[in-house]
Amino acid sequence: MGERRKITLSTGDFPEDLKHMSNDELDLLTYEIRDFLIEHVSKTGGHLASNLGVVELTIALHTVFDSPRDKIIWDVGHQSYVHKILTGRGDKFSSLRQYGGMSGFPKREESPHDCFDTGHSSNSISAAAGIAAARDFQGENFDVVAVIGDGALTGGLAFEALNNAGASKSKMIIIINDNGMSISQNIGGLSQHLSNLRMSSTYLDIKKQIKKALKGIPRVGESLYAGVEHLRDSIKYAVVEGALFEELGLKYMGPFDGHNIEDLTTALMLARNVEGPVVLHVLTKKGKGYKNSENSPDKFHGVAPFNPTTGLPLSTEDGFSYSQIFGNKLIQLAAREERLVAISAAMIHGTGLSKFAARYPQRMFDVGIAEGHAVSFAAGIAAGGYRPVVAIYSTFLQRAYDQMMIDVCMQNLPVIFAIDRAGNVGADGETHHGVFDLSYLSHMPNMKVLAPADGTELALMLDYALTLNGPCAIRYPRGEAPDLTTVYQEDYGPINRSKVIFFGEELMILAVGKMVSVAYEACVRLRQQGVSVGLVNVRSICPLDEEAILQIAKQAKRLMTVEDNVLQGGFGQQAAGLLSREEVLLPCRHVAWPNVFVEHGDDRELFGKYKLDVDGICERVRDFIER
Ligand SMILES: Cc1ncc(C[n+]2csc(CCOP(=O)(O)OP(=O)(O)O)c2C)c(N)n1
Ligand SMILES: CC(=O)[C@@H](O)[C@H](O)COP(=O)(O)O
Ligand SMILES: [Mg+2]
Repeated sequence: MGERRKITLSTGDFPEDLKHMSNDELDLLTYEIRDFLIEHVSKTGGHLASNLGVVELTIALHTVFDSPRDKIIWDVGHQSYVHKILTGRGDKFSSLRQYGGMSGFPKREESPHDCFDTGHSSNSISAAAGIAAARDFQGENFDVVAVIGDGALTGGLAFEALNNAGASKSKMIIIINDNGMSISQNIGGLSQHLSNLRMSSTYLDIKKQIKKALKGIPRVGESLYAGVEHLRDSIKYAVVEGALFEELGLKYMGPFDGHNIEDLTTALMLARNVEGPVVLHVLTKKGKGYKNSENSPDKFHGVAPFNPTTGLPLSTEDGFSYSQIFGNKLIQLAAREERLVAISAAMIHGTGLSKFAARYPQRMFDVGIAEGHAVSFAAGIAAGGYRPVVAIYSTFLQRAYDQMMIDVCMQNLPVIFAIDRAGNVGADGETHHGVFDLSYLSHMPNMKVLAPADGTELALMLDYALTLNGPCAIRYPRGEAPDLTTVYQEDYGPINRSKVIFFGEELMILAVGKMVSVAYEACVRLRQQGVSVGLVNVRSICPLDEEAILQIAKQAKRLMTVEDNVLQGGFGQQAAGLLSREEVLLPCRHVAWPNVFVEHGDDRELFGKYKLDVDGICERVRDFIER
C-alpha cells in the first residue's frame, strides 16, 4: 500500500475524494467512519447500529453516483449518518440531535445532498418514483436511488410504490438493505421471501457469472462505464424466476455482499445501466464492526449516550416509564381477560410489550411497520369477539387515521389504542413529535380519548377502557411516569372524570396528561409567592367532562388550558368551544405547541423555548393575571 492521504472526517472533503481513492484507502476509511460514529453517537445518542451497517454501501453509493446531481433517498433516514459524513457534515456530529444542531434524519434545509426529508418509514420508493417522474417530464438525465431497509419494506406504502414503479418503467434504482432486522428481528412473509432469495442457489451461479464477466474491468472511470455497457446481457441472467420484484415489473439483482465495496460498486454500475426500475438486493449486518452492537443490534438501534467500551448507558432512570407500566398492566389484564390480545407495528420493545410477548406469544401480533394494517387488523379481531390493544407511537399512528375512523370508530368496535410517545419527544424532532393526536382523535365519532397524568392513572385508564363497548385511546408521553399518589392523597376518584387538585381564586389551570405535573410545580411555586392559582387534571379530552369544566369556569376569574399537543383542534380549543356554546364568558388563555413542525433537541430545551416548562407556565400565568 502506498502512502495514504490523511482523511479528516470532520471536514467537507467528500464526496469527490472517494472516486480517487484506492481499494486499500477505502477499506481504511470504513474503519475510520465506524470509529467516528461510535465516538460521536456514544456522546450524543442516536441511531448507531443501522449506520454501522451501511458504511460500505454508502461509500459505494457516493463513489458511483454524483450527489447532489443524482438523488439518494434514505428510507426512514435514521441510517443517513454516513451519508452526512461523506457529504461534508462530519464537523457537525458533536451537535447531532441537539437543540440547534444537526438533525438525525435527512433534511433538505441542511444540505443539497439531502433531497427528501424522511423519518416515517416506507415512503422512499414513492418519493423516488415521483422525483424520477419529474425528471422525465423535464427531459433531465440523473439517477434516482431509494435505499430501503428490509424492515421498511414491510410497510404497505412500499408495495404501492413498487407496484407503481414496476408499471411506470421510469428509470430508478431501489436498494434493499437487507440485514434481517427491523428494530428487532424482522418478521413476515416478505422477510421470508428475501431470505429465500438469499438462499437461492440459482442465484449464486448468476453471481459467479457476473463476477467472471466483470474480471479485468477497472473500478472507476470511463472505462468501467464502457465495460458495463457490454454487460447488459449479464443483467438478463440476474433474474430470479419467481422473485416478487420481477413479477411486479422491476428487474432484480442480487443478493450482493453489502460489506464488499468492490462488489457493491460493480453492482451499482450495473444497476445504473438498466433501463427502467431495478431492485438491488444488498445483504448487510446491522451493528457491523462494533462488538456490542453486533451482539445486540436491537439495543443499539437507537441509543442514549453510552460508554463505548462497555456499551452500557451513561445514565439510567430510577422509576418506571409509561411504556413499562403499560406493558406490566397489560400482562395483568390478559390474565383476567382471555380475549385480550396485543398488536404492535414493529415496535414491541419501544411500546413496552417485550414481557407481554414473552408471556403470551400467541396473543401478541407484530404486523411489521404497518400501522394502517395494524388498526384494520384490530378492527377485524374485535369484530370477531376479541379485545385488541393496539400499541403505536402517536406520530406513527397518523398513518392509520382512516382505518381508525372508518374501520374502528364507524363500527364502534372495542379497540383500545395505547398511544405511546404522545407529545414532544425531543431529539428525533419534527417527524416524531406526537403533538397532533388530540386533534386528530377528538373529532372521531364514538372515540373516547384519555390522557393519564401519572403511572397509576394509566393503569386505571386501561382497566376502564376494557369495560367499554367501543373504541378508546389512551395517550401518554415518552419517559418516566410521575407518581401523584401523595398529591391526590391516594384518592384518584373516577378515572374518566376531571380531578381538581386545588382551587385558586385568580386563575384555574386545566392541564392535560404530562402537563399536569409541570403545571403542578408551577402552581406550587406561584402559590408560595402568594398567587392564588388552582389546578385541574382534565383526564378525558373526548368526551369533555363538560359538567366539571363549566362548573369550574363559572367559579373562576380566569382560565388557562395547558396541553402537550398543538393548539389547533386540541383540548384548549375544545374547552373554548364548550364555554362559547354555553355562553360562559371569562378570560381564557391556551398554552399548547404552536401549529408548526417543532425542531429537534433536548426536550427540556424545547419545552423551555416554547414556554411549556415550569418557568414558562409561571411567566404566562403572571402575564395573564397582571395584564
Ligand atoms: C411509519 C413508521 N413506523 C415506525 C417507525 C419506527 N422505526 C424506525 S426504524 C424502524 C426499523 C427499520 O428497519 P429497516 O428499514 O430494516 O432499517 P434498519 O434499521 O434495519 O437498517 C422502525 C420500526 C418509523 N420510523 N416509521
Ligand atoms: C427511527 C425511529 O423512528 C425510531 O427508532 C425512534 O427513534 C425510536 O424512538 P424511541 O427512542 O422513543 O423509541
Ligand atoms: Mg433492516
